[in-house]
Amino acid sequence: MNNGVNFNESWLTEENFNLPAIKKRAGELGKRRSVKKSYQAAWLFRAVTCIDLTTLSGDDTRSNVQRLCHKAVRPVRDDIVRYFGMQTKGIKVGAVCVYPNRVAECKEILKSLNADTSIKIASVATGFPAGQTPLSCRLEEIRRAVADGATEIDIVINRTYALNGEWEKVFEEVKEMKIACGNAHMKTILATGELGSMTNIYKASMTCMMAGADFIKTSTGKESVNAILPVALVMVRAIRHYYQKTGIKVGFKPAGGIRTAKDSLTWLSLMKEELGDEWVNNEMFRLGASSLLGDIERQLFHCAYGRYAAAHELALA
Ligand SMILES: O=C[C@H](O)COP(=O)(O)O
Repeated sequence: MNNGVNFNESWLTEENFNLPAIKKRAGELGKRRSVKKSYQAAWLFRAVTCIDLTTLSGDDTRSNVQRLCHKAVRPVRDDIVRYFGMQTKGIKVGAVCVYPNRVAECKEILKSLNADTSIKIASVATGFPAGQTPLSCRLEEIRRAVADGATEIDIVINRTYALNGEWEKVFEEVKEMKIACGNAHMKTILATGELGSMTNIYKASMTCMMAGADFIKTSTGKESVNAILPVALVMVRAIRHYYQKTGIKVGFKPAGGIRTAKDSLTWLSLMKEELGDEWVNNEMFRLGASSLLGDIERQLFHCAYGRYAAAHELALA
């Protein structure tokens, strides 16, 4: 857990960004030849355990939350898990991620499935996705989600303050949100697609970590540009700098538009190459995604059986 540090404006201004170099590096990551065969399956299973399995829709009901929880507990078909000898590894997703109104039923459903507590219940809060409600309402939303059973809270930062360059105000709000989270882990969503520049993305990352973010997260999934690699490179660089300054490890969560197994491998390799093996697990890395798991399960089926599954063979995907 990151308890944060005092606001230090000088930490925001130490970095310069060479945009062409960042884009070149991001391009290399995306085009890399992917790992093959059993190594690929192992990495895909790792990706599964890092997923925040998400539903964030206006038409969410108990029935799709129920389905989400079933998938969270048993994300990959048993025969595929057995084929790779993973049946004793307890393969589950990292968390389910829902709106605050759905937290209580998530808790109840996971309990009814005898899910162990390693599946976290994450809830977006603070006027997600825009954050345009009074601070008192945003803080109350966090407290209620935690009271209902959320063990992780994904907050959104105040983009108005960020775009005005009022970083200390961003810091103060996020700090209050951290207090409202209590023992729940706090992920801070930067909504990078709305921040305007790499410099702002770096400053927002650093400000949130100083204020106590346990994870920094790219996007809500509702912006027009969501999780992209160049932005991720800037954010993980901020994580590395914060670690060098404080000795505190903060996690990273790309979210929004991550749909394919190949994407998930690219994100994992970014973590491994930029931050090292200690960041390639679900304590330090999550993939926020509503429709990624199906493609990973399809690829694992292919790794196991050498053909793609017919739709009826992965009915819950
Ligand atoms: O936090 C997670 C995102 O809202 C998921 O976005 P997605 O639906 O594009 O996967």
